Amino acid sequence: MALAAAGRVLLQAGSRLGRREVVDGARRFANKRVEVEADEAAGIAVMKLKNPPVNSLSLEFLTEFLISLEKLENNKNFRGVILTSERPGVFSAGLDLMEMYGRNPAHYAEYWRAVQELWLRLYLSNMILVCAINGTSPAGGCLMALTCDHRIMADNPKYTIGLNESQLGIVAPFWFKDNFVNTVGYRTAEHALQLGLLFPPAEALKLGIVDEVVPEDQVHSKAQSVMAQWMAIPDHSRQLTKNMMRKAMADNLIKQREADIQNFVSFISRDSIQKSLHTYLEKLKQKKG
Ligand SMILES: CCCC/C=C\CC(=O)SCCNC(=O)CCNC(=O)[C@H](O)C(C)(C)COP(=O)(O)OP(=O)(O)OC[C@H]1O[C@@H](n2cnc3c(N)ncnc32)[C@H](O)[C@@H]1OP(=O)(O)O
Repeated sequence: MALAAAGRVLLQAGSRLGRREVVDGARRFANKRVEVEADEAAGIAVMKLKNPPVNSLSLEFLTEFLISLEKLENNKNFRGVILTSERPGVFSAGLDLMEMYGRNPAHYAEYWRAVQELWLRLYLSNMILVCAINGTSPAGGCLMALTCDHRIMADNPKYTIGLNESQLGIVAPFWFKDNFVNTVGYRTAEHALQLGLLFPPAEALKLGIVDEVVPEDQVHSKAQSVMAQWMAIPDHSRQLTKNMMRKAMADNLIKQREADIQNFVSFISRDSIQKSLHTYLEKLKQKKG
């Protein structure tokens, strides 16, 4: 219920967004920050994250992404989605630090609800989600990938993936941790989360963070062929199996959703945490200069 209600709010918020065109028989609809190439006949859509410069998960991005996803979910012809970045090199820089720094408690609460919604919608999606990770993917970017049914990463040692929150002086919430533990196992997760490790593709593959590593120019074609394999499985049995595997973990967040928001707001509002974020943002700036 709570999930549906929050989704409706987001849908209303974005009802004025969006443009459509038809290209090569595939429908393309786009808002500012998400581009969707939707091939209704094939039942597959490619969702490209397009929030320059680094695809950070800002509140506006989250709103637009959720609206696009909901459009696909509501059209029963779509069975699979490939998630990728419009900007090769960066899949997503994770949560938008500017949404968590120097804002007021009401803003933090609104932002966190949208982050929860993103995770719940992706994690519980009935569609097949294949992630084509064509760039670096720290923290919230990694979480998005972890919600998918299959992850393919470009074989470029410059790209990394992982949950690096502790390096920023913040803590991955329990549902990030649960999703990670269920993917890589307890010991690997404990080690990687405490150190805030980011892994290049070969190591990410070894640990099971991603399922395949392929040459950079083959990420998209590989995603298409993996999708074809998954689509050969009857939807009802795949969906029931997915739900059986995932429902308990999602329910755990749903039942603690308001408390999780309050925890986030009080944690992120602390002076010490704001200071850590400030230091990290300064480091990012210095790296440039
Ligand atoms: C209780 C709290 C729980 C929170 C849970 C989850 C937390 C997160 O997801 S926190 C986000 C963690 N993300 C990161 O640590 C990534 C930080 N960014 C980078 O390492 C690099 O930007 C990246 C490797 C992704 C890309 O490198 P470049 O292509 O070289 O770009 P720049 O570093 O020059 O960045 C360009 C521009 O973008 C700003 N930026 C980068 N990341 C973010 C972000 N996550 N949020 C907001 N803004 C971000 C960066 O500061 C630059 O800004 P300008 O200096 O104004 O150009």
